[in-house]
Amino acid sequence: MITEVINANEIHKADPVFGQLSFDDHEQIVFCNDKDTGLKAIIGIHNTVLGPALGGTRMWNYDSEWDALNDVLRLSRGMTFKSAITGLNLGGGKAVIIGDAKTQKTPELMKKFGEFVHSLSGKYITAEDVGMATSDMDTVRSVTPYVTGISESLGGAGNPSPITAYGVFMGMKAAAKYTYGSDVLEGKTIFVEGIGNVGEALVEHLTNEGAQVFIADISQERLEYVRDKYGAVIYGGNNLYSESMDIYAPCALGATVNDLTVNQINAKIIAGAANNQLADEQKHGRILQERGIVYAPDFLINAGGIINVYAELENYGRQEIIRKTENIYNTTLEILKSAENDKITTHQAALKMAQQRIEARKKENKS
Ligand SMILES: NC(=O)c1ccc[n+]([C@@H]2O[C@H](COP(=O)([O-])OP(=O)(O)OC[C@H]3O[C@@H](n4cnc5c(N)ncnc54)[C@H](O)[C@@H]3O)[C@@H](O)[C@H]2O)c1
Repeated sequence: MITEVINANEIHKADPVFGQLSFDDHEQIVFCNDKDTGLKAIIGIHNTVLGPALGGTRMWNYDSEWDALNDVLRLSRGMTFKSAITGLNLGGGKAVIIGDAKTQKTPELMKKFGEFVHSLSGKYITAEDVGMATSDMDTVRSVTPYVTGISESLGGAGNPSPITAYGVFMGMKAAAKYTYGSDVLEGKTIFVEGIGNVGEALVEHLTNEGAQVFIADISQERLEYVRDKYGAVIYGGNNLYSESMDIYAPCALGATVNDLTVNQINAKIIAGAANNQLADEQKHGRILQERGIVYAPDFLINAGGIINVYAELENYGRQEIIRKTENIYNTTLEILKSAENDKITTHQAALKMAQQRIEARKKENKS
């Protein structure tokens, strides 16, 4: 899963780290290597102005180390803005482990990874991402306290996906309010691409509200399961993007809004859970704006998961998690309106709000 903004061929090989587009002022990058366990990992710490850099660990069989580096840099940068715009006192970080999670992940490898995390003394706090389970975080917890997303029995906040889905639902409703004047999704045609942990929970909210939900996934088993459970319709065509719809919800991989799809997308709104949905933030954000498609920025509306794990650090309960997640509705509306007023893309408006919070804290810290 490469959430690429630049394709690997364009990576500036003469300046492999600091010169990369996705480097974007990272504070620290840690390369972790252990021959005995086969661990090869990269930890990206983008920014710690607001607090420790928190972000999940992804294990993926990358085609190249360049791809892994690009992925971790993109993802950790995204975490900085996600936490900033959500009002959390967290910085942005992320880790990738290079390898096949199904065949190469062992408790020894996870423990070794945990030791590297521990060596950063809390500057980076990990959690789960693609290829990781709660049980892996429990293994990491056996060697370091700098981990979230652990089992409830160990004091963790449990599976973040339902909260992430609820936040996406809130962001989607706000985008509907902005677009149609009402946030009621009943009767709206919504395509959910990717019905994994988050996608399924989103489908449940949408079908409960009476939306007409189409689902797409590479797993036929998942499709049939979600169809039977919630009454969603399995999409049978071969080009989802060109179908006429009210809302497109990308909940699988990143970069599905790209050069190939951006001019085909036939939706009024894009609102989904996937990280880094725009392959090129500036270019594709601008094309969506020109085409009158309302894009609810991914890092804003998929923040439910980080709100959930932040509870483990701050010791707040379920009620506060829900309150913070519901606030995604207000922030989304504010961003969509400010983008319109400032004549900038919604992605730029969201970045601006996040950056303003970071800059304000920097000033406070100096004075
Ligand atoms: N889990 C969270 O709390 C959380 C938080 C923030 C962001 N996200 C992002 O949301 C997305 C979904 O997360 P998840 O936890 O549900 O992951 P998941 O692995 O449970 O689900 C992903 C689903 O997408 C499907 N898929 C993969 N490739 C596809 C393709 N080309 N077309 C259609 N379907 C495809 C998979 O079969 C799977 O069912 C990811 O991009 C993740 O980074 C998740």
